[in-house]
Amino acid sequence: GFLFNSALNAQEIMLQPRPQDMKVIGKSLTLPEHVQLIGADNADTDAVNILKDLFAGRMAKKGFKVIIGEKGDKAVKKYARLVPQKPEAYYLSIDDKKLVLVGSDERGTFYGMQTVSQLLKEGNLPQINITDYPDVRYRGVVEGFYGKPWSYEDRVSQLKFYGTNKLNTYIYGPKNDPFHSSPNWRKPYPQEEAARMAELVKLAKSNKVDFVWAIHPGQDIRWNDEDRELLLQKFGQMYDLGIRSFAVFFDDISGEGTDPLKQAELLNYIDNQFVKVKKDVTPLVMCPTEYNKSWANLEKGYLRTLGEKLNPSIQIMWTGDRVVADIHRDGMDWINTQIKRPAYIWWNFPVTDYVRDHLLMGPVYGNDTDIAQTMSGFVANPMEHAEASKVAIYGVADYTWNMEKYDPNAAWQGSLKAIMPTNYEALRVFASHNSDLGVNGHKYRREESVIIKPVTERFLTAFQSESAYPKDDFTTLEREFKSIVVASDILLRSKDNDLLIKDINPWIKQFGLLGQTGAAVMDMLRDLETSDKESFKLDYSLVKELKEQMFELDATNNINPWQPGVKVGSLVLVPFVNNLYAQATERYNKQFGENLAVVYDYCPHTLLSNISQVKSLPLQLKEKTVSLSPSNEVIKADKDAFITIQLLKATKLRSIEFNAGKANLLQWGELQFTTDGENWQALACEQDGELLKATMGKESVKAVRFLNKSGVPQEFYLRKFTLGL
Ligand SMILES: CCCCCN1[C@H](CO)[C@@H](O)[C@@H](O)[C@@H]1CC(=O)NC
Repeated sequence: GFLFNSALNAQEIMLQPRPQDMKVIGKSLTLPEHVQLIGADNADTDAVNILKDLFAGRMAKKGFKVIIGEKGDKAVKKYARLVPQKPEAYYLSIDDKKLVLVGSDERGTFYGMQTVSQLLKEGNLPQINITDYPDVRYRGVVEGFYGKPWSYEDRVSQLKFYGTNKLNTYIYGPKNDPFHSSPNWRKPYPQEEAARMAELVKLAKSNKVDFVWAIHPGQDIRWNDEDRELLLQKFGQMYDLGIRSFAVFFDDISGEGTDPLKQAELLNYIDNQFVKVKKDVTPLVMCPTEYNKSWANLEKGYLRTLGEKLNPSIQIMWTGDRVVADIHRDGMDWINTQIKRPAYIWWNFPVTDYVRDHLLMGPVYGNDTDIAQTMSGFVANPMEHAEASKVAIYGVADYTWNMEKYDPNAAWQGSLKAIMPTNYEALRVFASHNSDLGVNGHKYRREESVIIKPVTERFLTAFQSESAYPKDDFTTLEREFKSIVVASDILLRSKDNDLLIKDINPWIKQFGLLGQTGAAVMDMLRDLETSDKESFKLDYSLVKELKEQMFELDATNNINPWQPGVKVGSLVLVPFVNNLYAQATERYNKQFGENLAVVYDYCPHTLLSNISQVKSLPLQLKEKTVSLSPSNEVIKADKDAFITIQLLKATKLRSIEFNAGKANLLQWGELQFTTDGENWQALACEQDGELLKATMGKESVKAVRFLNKSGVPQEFYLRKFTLGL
């Protein structure tokens, strides 16, 4: 007999992803002493393994019946009609006599077992009927970013995470893997790497994940038989390692490889001569060169050509209206018409290879929730920080399984617990203040510090208007900064997830410093209130010291040529702390007739440009330099195009450097400076390779600009634009 517990009701049962249909049918049960398995020998092995783990030590010839199998298995014959006729669906019923789990296929049974694992809490199971299936066919991750590819350990952890959260797709396509991209896509993996890949493929299989191996040949492929055969050979080698799913990426390339007719011919050839011949290979996936609407050239008809020529079974990837964009109904209708099939979404979030100094650990939000039928797949391009990316990946798992019922905040909270089961509150404090990208070339932004943001704005306004600031706001802010210090210390010592803490360690340390800095600024305000000059000066110098420590940590960690450094709380907390620090110092100087330096941290200099690709790039202020962060893309500069760095005030410069990736730069461009912001004069430069170095005069410079004075459009790369202060 069972000890019946209090009846749970449906909303108390928090399952993620949320099932399509769930009904509680009685009070919850304690786990039965003896369980009799029926159908286990025919049911999906991976599902049965989970079952045996869950009921370890309770197996018996007689007892509570657990009936498991796929549609068609004898053991579950009388329940088969209750399973939806869809891939990866399952029917689960638990009452006081039996547990019945029927999958429409092996994956369905496996996913049903994931749900049973979630339902089993402190030795109790609810009495419940669940009918469930995924909204989106292909769901998961494309490891498709520039930068350091994930490690083997990262990928092992990822594949298990996907199995638990019902994601069925992992596309292997790290841009910087030499055997994925040009020119060595033609070569087999070295023995050791091949062996690791084979292990990952096996692990993927036991977690019901398609391991899709992608090739990126477009930058140097020749449209001839030799390269075509080399590509098929490489696919054959990957097949021999166990790969049963393949993709061909033509993104981020230029030249001959961008020809849509040639691309379609090659892909159809692969489809007919390899995919269709092997019989156990999933539909081919391709990434087009025009992979977002802002790059589509309808006159050239690139997309229409693919839509017309590509075999219907070939999936075509799409990032949305722009390279980095949320996915909306109108955009889906547009692309699906162009390519004559439902697009397979490549969502460029939470990828940070264009904002490498930031972490994106906020909720997944912004995609429409009524578009499941318009897409064949939805995979997220993650950060090079694999564990930290799980926050967004968990959200994508919820979103793609049951789109209508997707709840961004519930998914976000669930992800934090999944990633750090014990210290998830500390992780929540950290993640809530590390979610925006900062200023970036794609102009894609996210909310950050949502709860405290209105308090900071209200408080700063009150403080500036000399009126007394609300006491409870003061307390709220002071608590927030202290909780940041506590959270940082807890995370640094947490044993929940070593991979995560190791990987984002600099950001956690920076976060702790930010908390200390904020708390010290609040102390400065208290000192003003009590007219305690000495304490104010102490707290002022403490803040100055902490900001220098943050500067130093930023300057010595995560160094890379694109966006070096370690940014935290960059949207709300850092500007707030800076502003309040400056205001409080000004208030002190006025109140006591002193002149402590008023210091702002964020970059007080300004970028001006009439080139759209450039004008929203962030200026980086380091100790002694102001520079424009380099960009991967080709910059198209019309005649009279300019890029100007304007300094807060005229300054004698140590150096001016400009690199446009072109040796003939001075034939069409000119580096100029102004002392007054009006009159410009050419800078005498020496050129060494593609790098322009100005010979410095004695003048104090107000601004420096690069100008296209050739009278015709020019193309160049923005490799470097740096002023030495
Ligand atoms: C000029 C755009 C460069 C690349 C754009 N995206 C990502 C964002 O940076 C990057 O990870 C790269 O792999 C990817 C290319 C892409 O979006 N393909 C569909």
